[in-house]
Amino acid sequence: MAEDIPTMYEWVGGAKTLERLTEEFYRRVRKDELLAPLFQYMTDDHPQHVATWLGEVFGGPATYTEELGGFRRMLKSHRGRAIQPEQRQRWVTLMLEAADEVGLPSDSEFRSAFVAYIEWGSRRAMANSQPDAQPSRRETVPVWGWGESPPGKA
Ligand code: HEM
Repeated sequence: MAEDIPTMYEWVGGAKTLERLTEEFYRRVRKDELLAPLFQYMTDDHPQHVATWLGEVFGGPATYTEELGGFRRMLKSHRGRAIQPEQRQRWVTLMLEAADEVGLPSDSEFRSAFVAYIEWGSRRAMANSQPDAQPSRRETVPVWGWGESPPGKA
C-alpha cells in the first residue's frame, strides 16, 4: 500500500544525511575547474540551503518553501547564469560521487529515483538559466517519488 512506503527523505536518513551530501558535493565543486567560477560568490549557508531544498523535494518538511523563499528563490538563483551542458554534466557527476562518498543508500530503487531527480532538476536548472529562457509555469517546489520502482517490489 502506498501509505506503507517511506518517503525518499526518510529512506535517505533525513536532513542530516542530506547536509553531509551537500557539504561533500560543494567541497568538490570548489575544487572543480568547470564549476568553481560559477559558485565563487556562494554564501557559507548555500550547501545547507540546497540540503533543505532536497529534503523538501524528497518528501520531507516544506522548510525551503516556508523559510527560504521557496521555488521562486531557487529559480532566481539560476536565472541568467547561462549554465553550459558540460557544467551541468560535471554537476551531476560530482553529485553522484558525493552520494557514494557519504554512503547514500545504494539500493537500486533509491538510486534510480535519486538519479532521475538529479537529471531532471539539473536540466531544468540549465534551461531556466539561459538568457532566452521562457518564464517557468511551475510555482512550487516539486515533490519527487519512487516512480516505477518503489521499495519492496523487486
Ligand atoms: C537538481 C539540480 C539542482 C538543484 C536541486 C539546485 C538547487 C539550487 C538551489 C536550491 C539554489 C539556491 C540556494 C539558496 O537558497 O541559497 C541554487 C543556486 C545555484 N545553483 Fe543550483 N541546483 C541544481 C542544479 C544546478 C546546476 C546544474 C548548476 C550549474 C552547473 C547550478 C548552479 C547554481 C548556482 C551558480 C547557484 C547560485 C549560487 C550562489 O548563490 O552564488 N545549479 N541551486
